[in-house]
Amino acid sequence: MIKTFEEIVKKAESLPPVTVAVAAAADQEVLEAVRDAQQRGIARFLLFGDKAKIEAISKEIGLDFDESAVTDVSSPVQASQQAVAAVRAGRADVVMKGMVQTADFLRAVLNKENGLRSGNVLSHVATFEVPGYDRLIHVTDPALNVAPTLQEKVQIIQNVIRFCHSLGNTDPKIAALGAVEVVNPNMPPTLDAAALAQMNRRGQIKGATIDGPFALDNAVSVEAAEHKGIQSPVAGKADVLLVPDIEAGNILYKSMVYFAKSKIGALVLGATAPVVLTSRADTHEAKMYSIAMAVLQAEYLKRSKEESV
Ligand SMILES: CCCC(=O)SCCNC(=O)CCNC(=O)[C@H](O)C(C)(C)COP(=O)(O)OP(=O)(O)OC[C@H]1O[C@@H](n2cnc3c(N)ncnc32)[C@H](O)[C@@H]1OP(=O)(O)O
Repeated sequence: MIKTFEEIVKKAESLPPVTVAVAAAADQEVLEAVRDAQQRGIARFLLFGDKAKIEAISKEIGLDFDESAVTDVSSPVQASQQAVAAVRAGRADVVMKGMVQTADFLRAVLNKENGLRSGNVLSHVATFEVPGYDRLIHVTDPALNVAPTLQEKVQIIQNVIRFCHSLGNTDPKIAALGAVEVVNPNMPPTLDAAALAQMNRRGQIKGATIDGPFALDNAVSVEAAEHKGIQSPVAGKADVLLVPDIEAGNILYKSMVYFAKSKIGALVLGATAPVVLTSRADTHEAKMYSIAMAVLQAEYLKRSKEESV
C-alpha cells in the first residue's frame, strides 16, 4: 500500500506517461509543476492559455516544450472548454485546472454535451501526507459537491473506494464525520453517517470498511478513540474522512495545508477521465503530486475498462 507522495510519483514513473491538457496554464506554479512532471517522465502536456505569458514564464523557469503544444486562448473559461475538448477528442488523457476559478473549470467538466460526465456523481478528493502520520489521509468532498444528500454520499464513497484501490489499499477505512461520535437527530450528518455504516455492514457498499459518526479526533487518533471508549475497526485508523459538506471539507483542506504543513494532491473522481483540481494557491509540488495521482488513476480506469470487456 502506498504511504507517501514520493511513492506515488515513483509508481507513476513506472507507468506509461499520460498527456495532460492544462486549462489556463499561464501561471508560474502551474508551469513549474509541468516542468517537474516532464522531467520525471510521468506526463506530456497540452497547454491552453495566454501564449505570450506561458512562453515568458517557461523561459524564466527552464521549461521546454514543442511550439504546437500551446494553444493561445485569452479567457480562462474558453481555456477550460478547450482543454476538456482535447480529452474528449482523445488528444489528452487527463485535464488539469490552472489559473481559473474552480466553478468555471468544473462547469466545463460537467457540461452535458461537451464535458466528461459519466452518468455518476463526480466528486473531489484531497490526499494529505501529514507530518508525523504513518499513512496518507484522503478527504472527500472539499471542493465540488456543496451539500451532498445521502444518496450522493454513497456515490462519493464509491468514487473514493476505487481511488484507494488504485493506490493499492484494497480495504480502506472510511470515517463518516460529524461534530460528535453519537447519533443525534438534531445533527443530520450523524444520521447519514450511521446509515452509511449500516449500508456497508449489509453489503450495500462494498470494498471498504465504513463507520460513523465520528468526530475528527476519534477518527484519526487511537488514543482519543480509546479515551471515549469507541469500539470500531475504523476508530483512530481512518484512511478516508467523509466530510458532511463543502464548508467542513474546504476548511479542513486549508487547515491541513496552512496549519499542519501537509503535502497535498487532489483530483476529481467519477468522470470519464482523471481531473486534476488543486487550489490556485497550492504549490507546484502539490500540483505535481496531483498529476502523479492522475497517472495512477488513468492506469486504473484503463485496467478496469479492459477487465469489464
Ligand atoms: C479545494 C481546492 C480548491 C477550492 O478551494 S475550490 C472552492 C470551492 N468550490 C467551488 O467553488 C465549486 C463548488 N461547486 C459549485 O459551485 C457547483 O456545484 C458547480 C460545480 C459550479 C455546478 O453548479 P452550477 O453551475 O450551478 O450547475 P448545476 O448545479 O445546475 O449543475 C449543472 C449540471 O451538472 C450536474 N452536476 C452538478 N454537480 C454534479 C456532480 N457532482 N456530479 C455529476 N453531475 C453534476 C447537474 O445535475 C446539472 O445537470 P443537468 O444539466 O441538469 O443535466
